[in-house]
Amino acid sequence: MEGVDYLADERKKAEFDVNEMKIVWAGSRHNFELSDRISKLVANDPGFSKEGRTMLPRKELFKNTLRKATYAWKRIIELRLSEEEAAKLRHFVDEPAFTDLHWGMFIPAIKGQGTDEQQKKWLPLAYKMQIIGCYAQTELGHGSNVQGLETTATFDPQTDEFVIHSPTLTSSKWWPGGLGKVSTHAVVYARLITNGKDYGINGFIVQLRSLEDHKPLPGVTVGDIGLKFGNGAYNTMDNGVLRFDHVRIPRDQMLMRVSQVTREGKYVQSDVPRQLLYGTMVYVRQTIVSDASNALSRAVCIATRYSAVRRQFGSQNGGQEIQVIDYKTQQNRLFPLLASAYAFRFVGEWLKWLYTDVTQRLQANDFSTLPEAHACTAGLKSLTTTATADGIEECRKLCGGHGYLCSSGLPELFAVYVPACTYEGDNTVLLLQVARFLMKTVSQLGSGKKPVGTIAYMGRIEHLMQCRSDVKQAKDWLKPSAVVEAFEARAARMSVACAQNLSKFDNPEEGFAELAADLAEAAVAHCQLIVVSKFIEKLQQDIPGEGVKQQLEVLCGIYYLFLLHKHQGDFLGTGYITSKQASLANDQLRALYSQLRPNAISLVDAFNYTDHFLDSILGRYDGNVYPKLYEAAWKDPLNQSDIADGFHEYIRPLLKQQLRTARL
Ligand SMILES: CCCCCCCC/C=C\CCCCCCCC(=O)SCCNC(=O)CCNC(=O)[C@H](O)C(C)(C)COP(=O)(O)OP(=O)(O)OC[C@H]1O[C@@H](n2cnc3c(N)ncnc32)[C@H](O)[C@@H]1OP(=O)(O)O
Ligand SMILES: Cc1cc2nc3c(=O)[nH]c(=O)nc-3n(C[C@H](O)[C@H](O)[C@H](O)COP(=O)(O)OP(=O)(O)OC[C@H]3O[C@@H](n4cnc5c(N)ncnc54)[C@H](O)[C@@H]3O)c2cc1C
Repeated sequence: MEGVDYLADERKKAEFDVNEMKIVWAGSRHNFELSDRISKLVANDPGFSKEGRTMLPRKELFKNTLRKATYAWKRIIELRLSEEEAAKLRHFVDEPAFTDLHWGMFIPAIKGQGTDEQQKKWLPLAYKMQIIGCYAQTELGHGSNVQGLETTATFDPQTDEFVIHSPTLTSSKWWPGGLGKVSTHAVVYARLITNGKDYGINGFIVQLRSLEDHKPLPGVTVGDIGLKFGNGAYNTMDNGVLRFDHVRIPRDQMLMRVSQVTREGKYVQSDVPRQLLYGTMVYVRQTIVSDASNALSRAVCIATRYSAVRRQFGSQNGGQEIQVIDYKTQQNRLFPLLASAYAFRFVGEWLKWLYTDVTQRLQANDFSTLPEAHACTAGLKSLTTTATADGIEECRKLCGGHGYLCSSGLPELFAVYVPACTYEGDNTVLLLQVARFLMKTVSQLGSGKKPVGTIAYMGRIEHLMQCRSDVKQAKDWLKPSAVVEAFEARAARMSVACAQNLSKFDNPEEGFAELAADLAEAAVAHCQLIVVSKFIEKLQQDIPGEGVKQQLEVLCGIYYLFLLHKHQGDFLGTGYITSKQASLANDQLRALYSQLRPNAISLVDAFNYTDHFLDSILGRYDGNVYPKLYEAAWKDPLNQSDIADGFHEYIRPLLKQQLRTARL
């Protein structure tokens, strides 16, 4: 029945003010109003319909994405949307497209690595989309190892130009989004060679296609790299391959904020650190962390609503069966994911602050916090995307068989999301960057250099190496100080153990390679500490709304106690807790699940997702799942006729043959 809210009883159980929680989730009233307005605008516009997109063949799918992206741009202009509103609109259109890379990487690369003059020349063109750009770094042979890239940019002093060239097959650019079929320009990362010397990787703005007829320019070979994982999913994006055959560009198209080449061909290094060349990656990693909570909350919203609708077993005297959300096993799989969505939301907010802070400092030539910003963005990108990708898959399983249907929205969400574990830095490679930072911090502990920021706890290393948990009963695990110390002691001890093992090697690089798996685990422990601490810090703020803070406290408890339970081996092995204390933590965790249960539906309502954005029959706001699943099945092209295409060629002869054999 239309108009009936099958989840109304669940909604009545809420012990907090959902509207206030919506604001906490959005980050501010302004953000809430913005998201609410733009998501509804997109949902109510048939131009952004998602109907049937997983059924489209690649060429049609891609053309449909071009149509949507262009239509989105038209609406942005017509409605005179601000940059912030336009970004929200693209987000709610919810389809990966070349515009992500244009706005998300091409423009930030020019902003971060271009001189004022270069920005003045290129940004207005890019802002009006008179040129479309992408970020061409990764090659067929190298992605993680940026210093191993092979494309060359050789300065020719005779003509005042760079010659961009792909010397080998493996130097072909491979993966850049938006490159395959759309971009007119790219920021290309290539080895800078002048006066016969190789100065390493630098960024160059290179035009790839004619602005008139879109044909590749002479010397440029460009195309799409082929079908990717999933149906629909990331195949709306034209990830591309690109080769250069001695393509010439003017000298002033080298991005010159970090280093310059003069008219005479002299290489000049600015007094900013070379690592700023990697600045776009730092920026995008930070946005990926913010985005993780969007993807995870979406999957959790679907799985939570469906778990309240779905019933299995336990009916007595013909009564109703049990809602699967009431099974403790279901709660133990689902509620930590709900808690993680909130945890990632808050750590994402904090990381945005950290990124803004480091950007302001860089502008004032203060580079002191750059290593920490790199470690935090790399580590949290790794932690949140791994947990989110795994979490989406878990949500699919939590929905049983129906979760496997595309109409649940979960297969598509997973297929679109899972490359986040690889792009913008493979998650293991990024953890090893955090580990390097940790080992450096530990090695400098005796030097008098005081660790600050997220690593400040290392300053209390003596205490953290010998302290013991004082938890005596389950509810002691609700004390923030007990929890923070547990996570600090575990992270510090794991780092110190790695450092001690490393010191046994004569060659530190050899040691680092040998101990890489332990180092990655120490990095995870450090990153989990950051997420836990930021959640706890958030709760120390004034949070209005009836019951809102209490619910967040429950979620925070579930987040850290679940981690403590999952990584019990670390906490026990480093000797901070006893097995009795571990078991008390688990008791407390179970108690928190019971507290969360009546609020579960309202906690996912607080994400304020439209049914259009969720695009999931199982996650419908009204819980009207079965009739809609039934209806959707009949829309499948296979059901357009009772007799399948191919019946006469394949099934009928088979049946006939069986008849003959039966007669024999
Ligand atoms: C697009 C956004 C849209 C917005 C929408 C929002 C929602 C988002 C959702 C969906 C959009 C997604 C769309 C897809 C986008 C995908 C795009 C791409 O994939 S672009 C390619 C990325 N490629 C990598 O990430 C390579 C990974 N590799 C590296 O970064 C480096 O090679 C690394 C770090 C692994 C090694 O760097 P080394 O070779 O220079 O080696 P070492 O010696 O370790 O580093 C030297 C020093 O530099 C520091 N360092 C390294 N990286 C740094 C950095 N980024 N910043 C600051 N310092 C750094 C290190 O800490 C070290 O410092 P000390 O010398 O120890 O003090
Ligand atoms: C959907 C998608 C979109 C992308 N978009 C872009 C884009 O717009 N622009 C762009 O330039 N690139 C893009 N990329 C490329 C992406 O950034 C790289 O794929 C990524 O950086 C990983 O590099 P790789 O492919 O070389 O992996 P590899 O480094 O080859 O990884 C293979 C395995 O080796 C392991 N490994 C590698 N090095 C080490 C090490 N030092 N220690 C331990 N283990 C190691 C990894 O953990 C992994 O398990 C995109 C990729 C994808 C999937």
